[in-house]
Amino acid sequence: MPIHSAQLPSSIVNVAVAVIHYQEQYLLGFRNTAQHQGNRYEFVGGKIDPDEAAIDALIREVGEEIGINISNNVAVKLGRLHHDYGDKQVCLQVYKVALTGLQFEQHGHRQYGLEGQALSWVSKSQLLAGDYPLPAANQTILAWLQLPEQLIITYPLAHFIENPNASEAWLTYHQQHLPQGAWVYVRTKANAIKAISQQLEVQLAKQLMDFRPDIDCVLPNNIGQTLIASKQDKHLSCYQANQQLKACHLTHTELMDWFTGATNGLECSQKNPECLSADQPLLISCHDADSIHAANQLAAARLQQQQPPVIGIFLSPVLATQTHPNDVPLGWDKWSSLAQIADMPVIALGGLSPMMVQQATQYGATSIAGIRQFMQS
Ligand SMILES: Nc1nc2c([nH]c(=O)n2[C@H]2C[C@H](O)[C@@H](COP(=O)(O)OP(=O)(O)OP(=O)(O)O)O2)c(=O)[nH]1
Repeated sequence: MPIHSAQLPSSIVNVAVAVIHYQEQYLLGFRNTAQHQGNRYEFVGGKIDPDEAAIDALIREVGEEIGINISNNVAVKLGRLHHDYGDKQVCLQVYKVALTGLQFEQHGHRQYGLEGQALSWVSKSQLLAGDYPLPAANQTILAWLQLPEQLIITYPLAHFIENPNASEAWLTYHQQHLPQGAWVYVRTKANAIKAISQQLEVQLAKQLMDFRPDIDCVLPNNIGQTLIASKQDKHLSCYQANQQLKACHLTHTELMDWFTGATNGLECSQKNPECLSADQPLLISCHDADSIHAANQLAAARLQQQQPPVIGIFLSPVLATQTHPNDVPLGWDKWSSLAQIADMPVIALGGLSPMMVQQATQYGATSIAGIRQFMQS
């Protein structure tokens, strides 16, 4: 069972884990029977020596185990997680490493690693489908890997307010302009328009999911919870509720309310965990170090309670945006140093275009997101 960082005993084993891939093929080793968590597949990795940086351990372990020098590859931190196996407690520091074509050509055919362990290249879909049994702690890593490289956020309803029927215009626009198969954070911000009820927000999300069964959705926490509760609703099949809804979203304010709420008597607080979806993974918006620490705490609490994990945070704004002209952008350097303290994948947001995905990766982003520049013309 995963444990909270405050309760970590000193005997915890720190492990650097490399999720090595070439395009959609992922490398797995096989742990032999004698090893802890033996007879299971694993990502390449091993113990971090005392006083060794996690990234140095990663490079060393990959070199020792499979003979690939990744010191010039970009290693994007996916996250950090604690897990108690009962007989051993581990803290996994997980990085995603994309091999170059040349590296894959040189090493991709090898069936055994330098320590005699069997190696397999498996497709991402097989890996995520659970076709290869991994240690229990790796379930969270698989959930992190579900996040796509790009996410798209819907325009708020207010964007269509000049229109005689704003909700219809919102729906028609997104029906036509969301890219095929996209992960979409469906955000209407309807509560900003007083006359519009939460019921309409739920209705719009349902209708969009109905019209576009190809898209995967992230819904605001309250909307997602309402939808799950109304799974029997004839307007939304169980299939859609289960398959299309990938995560519930918490705003920065909701996160901080949850974090500080216990002292302020708020309904959604750490003392009232039911206020957050216990059925769905979470995606959280953060803008600063305090909120990232709160997100880390929430992620640890959910692991401890064996609830679906926090699969990522949106960290914004990277650059100036048209939609939030008064917000001071973080800039890439500040953004990057904040991203390092997150215990989960970090999605770059704010003033970005899909062309900037490689640049974002260099600064530590696992994914990028946006509105206008991510829509299809
Ligand atoms: N390498 C690796 N270890 C993992 C993964 N998931 C997971 O829970 N672990 C755990 C299993 C082990 O307890 C620990 C890895 O340490 P290790 O690979 O150095 O362990 P080991 O048993 O081979 O080490 P040793 O004591 O024989 O030196 O982390 C994973 O995906 N890759």
